[in-house]
Amino acid sequence: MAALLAHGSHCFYSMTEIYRGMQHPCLKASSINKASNPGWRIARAHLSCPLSTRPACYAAARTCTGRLTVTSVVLKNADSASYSSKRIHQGPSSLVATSRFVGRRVPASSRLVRTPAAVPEFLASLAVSTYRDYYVVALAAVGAAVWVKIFDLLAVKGVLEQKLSRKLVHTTSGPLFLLTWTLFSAAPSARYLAAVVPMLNGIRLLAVGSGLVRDQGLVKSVSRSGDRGELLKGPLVYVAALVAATALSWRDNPAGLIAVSMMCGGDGLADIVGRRWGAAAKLPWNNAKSWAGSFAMLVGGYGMSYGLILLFCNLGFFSCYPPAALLSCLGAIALAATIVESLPINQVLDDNVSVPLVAGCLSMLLLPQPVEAVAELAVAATMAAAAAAATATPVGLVL
Ligand SMILES: C/C(=C\COP(=O)(O)O)CCC[C@H](C)CCC[C@H](C)CCCC(C)C
Ligand SMILES: Nc1ccn([C@@H]2O[C@H](COP(=O)(O)OP(=O)(O)O)[C@@H](O)[C@H]2O)c(=O)n1
Repeated sequence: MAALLAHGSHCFYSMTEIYRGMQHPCLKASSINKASNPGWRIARAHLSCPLSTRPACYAAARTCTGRLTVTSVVLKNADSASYSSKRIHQGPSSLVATSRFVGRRVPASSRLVRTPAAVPEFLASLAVSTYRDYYVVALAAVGAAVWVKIFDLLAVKGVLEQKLSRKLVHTTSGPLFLLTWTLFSAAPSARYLAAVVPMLNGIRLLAVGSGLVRDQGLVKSVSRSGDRGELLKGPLVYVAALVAATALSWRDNPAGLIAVSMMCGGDGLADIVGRRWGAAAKLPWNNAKSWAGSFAMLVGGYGMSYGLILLFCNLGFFSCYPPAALLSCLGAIALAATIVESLPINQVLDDNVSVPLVAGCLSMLLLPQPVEAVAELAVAATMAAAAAAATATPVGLVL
């Protein structure tokens, strides 16, 4: 997983997973110098990049160009989960496209600073564990069951009206699931492991909805009328949409984030707001829906999409789009999804299909694929690197 944070005039590019052979191109030549670090291997490294904009930094770090400086390297002791960090203060190192960190042994005198023990170390050991993705699947699956149970209890105890409880499950489960995507590794199989979570929930809905398994709590928290058969309709389609968004889009582009945000933050909020404040002004073309509900759909879907895209691009999963382009494209997508949701077609096509489908397809059409965005950025970074390389002295790092 890579994360790029801009701080002042520098960008700090931090990455994990390099221990798994997923090494960053800048570091792949380096191997820990056995003489000074016997038994240790790289767990993660932090690079400082003096370019002023995040996208240029991102492209520079991805293409190993520009003046990247290694600011710290965390070594993992091969025979234990313990971590120590070794801070390496290099002068600005000029890296041209084909070069890698070459040549400087870490001074034997540099002190291994033991990071504080307890939770951070435990989490860090999970982050580099071979079984990390399986841990995340287990966490999300348990989280889903607990989350639904919480709303069931709130409805049973009368804290929340049953319809509101159900819609809050609808509105929140999807984005919470998307947030678990950030915990998965960069392994190609991660997206398919992530899809197991909604699949498990789909199997649960099928088992309870068909009567194979009895679970009144689930029936009450996700059905409108308490009829278990309802679980085989909207809720089942909802988790199927999550499976599709995970497998087809994942963290490669914002389409999956937008599709789920429109289904959850949009359609979920439309119901909550529309039931509460929509009675006075119904839609001319659909008397079952209201202007208030549709406005909530537009705003809720737009806001959730924008927030998630900002989070994911700042975590480095895909390039951050120019704000003006992102805001205008999102506006068009949210408007289209809102119009589709307002149509009286629910009996023909569940809006847990029509809304994410329209939003996802429009996202793929309107938002330039991140790889194109990176190509533009890489050109900018290479030009910056050419200027930087002219002045920098080749310095490198071998660990
Ligand atoms: C009530 C739901 C859909 C109904 O849609 P509609 O008919 O009103 O249009 C939502 C059903 C949610 C499902 C039972 C649980 C989904 C959990 C999700 C896959 C994972 C969440 C993980 C997170 C950590 C909470
Ligand atoms: N655009 C909308 C959407 C829903 N609503 C309200 O929310 C209720 C449920 O909406 P819906 O039939 O789309 O429910 P789901 O199919 O999303 O569960 C409607 O009967 C309206 O009272 C609204 O007023 N305006």
